[in-house]
Amino acid sequence: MELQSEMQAAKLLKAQSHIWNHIFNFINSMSLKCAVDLSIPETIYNYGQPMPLSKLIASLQIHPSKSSFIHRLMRILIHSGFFATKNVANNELEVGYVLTDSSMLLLKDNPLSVTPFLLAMLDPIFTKPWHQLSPWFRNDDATPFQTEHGIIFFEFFSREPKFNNLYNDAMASDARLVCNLLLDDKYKGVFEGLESLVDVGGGTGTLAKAIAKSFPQLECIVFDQPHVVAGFEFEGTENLKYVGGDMFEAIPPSNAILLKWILHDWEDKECLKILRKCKEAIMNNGSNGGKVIIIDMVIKDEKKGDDESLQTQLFFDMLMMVLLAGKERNEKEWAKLIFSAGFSDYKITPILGVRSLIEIYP
Ligand SMILES: C[S@@+](CC[C@H](N)C(=O)[O-])C[C@H]1O[C@@H](n2cnc3c(N)ncnc32)[C@H](O)[C@@H]1O
Ligand SMILES: O=c1cc(-c2ccc(O)cc2)oc2c(O)c(O)ccc12
Repeated sequence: MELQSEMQAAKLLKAQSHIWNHIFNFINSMSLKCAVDLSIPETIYNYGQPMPLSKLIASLQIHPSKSSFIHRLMRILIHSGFFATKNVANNELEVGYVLTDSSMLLLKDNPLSVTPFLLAMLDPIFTKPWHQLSPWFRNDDATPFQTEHGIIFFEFFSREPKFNNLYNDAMASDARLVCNLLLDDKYKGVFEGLESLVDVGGGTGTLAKAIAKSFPQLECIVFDQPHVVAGFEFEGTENLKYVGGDMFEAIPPSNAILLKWILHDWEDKECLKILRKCKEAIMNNGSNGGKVIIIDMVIKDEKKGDDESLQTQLFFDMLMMVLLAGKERNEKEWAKLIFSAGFSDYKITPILGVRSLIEIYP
C-alpha cells in the first residue's frame, strides 16, 4: 500500500473505532449497574483482601450456568477503573480483585455512596427521555422528560412518592460528600461571621444540618417545596428549621442564602427571578454584608483542564437539558446572570472537583 493510502486507511479505521466507542458507551453504564445490582463492590469489600475469581463467583447469588461469564464483566470494569487486581497474600501466582476509589463510592453503606444516583439515572424513568431527544427538537415541549412522561420534572416527583424518595436520597448522598469538603477547616471560613442562612431548595436538609451543627450560633433554615420538607419539620434543632414554600414567590429573610445545585436546574429567566428573590431576602434582613453562596459548575474553557472533567460537565449540561430545561454555565454566563440580577460582585473558588463555590454580593 502507498504511504498516502496507508494513512487514509489508518484515519478511516480510527474514525470507525471512534464511532464504535460512542455507539457502545452505554455498555459501560450497564456493566456498572449490573455489578451494583449483583453487589460485587460489597462482596469484594467484605472479603477484606484481594478476592480470587473463584471466591467471587462462589459468593455471588448467580445461576451456576453463569459462573464463567463473571470474569468478562470484571475485565471491562477493570478497564474502566472500577476494580483492579492485586496478588493474593502468600501466593505470587494468584491474583484477586480489589476495589478502587471509584468502586469505594459505590458501596451502598458508604454515607457518600453514589449508588442511589446510579440506580435512579439508569432506571427506565430517566433513560426513556433520552430516546425523545430528537422528537423534542421538533416539538414545543419544555424537555424530553416532558415529551416522555407528559409532565415536568419536579411535578413528576410531587406525584410519585417512590421516586421523590429515591431522588431526595440521591441528593442527600451528594450533600454528604459536599459537607465533608466544605466544612473542612480549610474552607469553612465561607460561613464564618454569618448570623443566619437559608438553604434554598435544600431538599431534606443534609447540608444545612451539618452547617448548623458546625456553627451553633448560625440560625439555619431548610427551605424547599412543601411536599419535600413534609415530615421533616420535627427534625429541626435549636438552630435549624424546615420551611415549605416557593422560591419564586418569597424566600425567608436571611443574612446568607445557599443555592446548591439549584440554578443549573433553570433557564436564565427563572434564575434571574430566584436571584432577585435572594437579594430581597438579604435586604429584608437588613444585612448589607450578606451574600449568596452558590454551589454549581462553571464550565471550563475547552483548552484548559483535563478532558474527563470537561466531559463530566458537558454530560451534566445535557442532563439538565433533557430533564429540566436547565443548563451548566461558563464564567461569562454566570457573570451576566449575577450582574443582571442586581448583584455587584462575585468570587469563584473551584474547590469541589467539577463544581465550584460561587459567592455573590449585593
Ligand atoms: C437538584 S435538587 C438540589 C437539592 C439540594 N440543594 C442538594 O444539592 O442536595 C433541587 C431542589 O430544588 C427544589 N425546588 C424545586 N422547585 C422549587 C421551588 N419552586 N421552591 C423551592 N424549592 C424548589 C427541589 O424540590 C429540590 O429539592
Ligand atoms: O436527576 C438528577 C441527577 C443528578 C445526578 C446524577 C448522577 C450523579 O452522579 C450525580 C447527580 O443530578 C441532578 C441535579 O444536580 C439536578 O439539579 C437535578 C436533577 C439531577
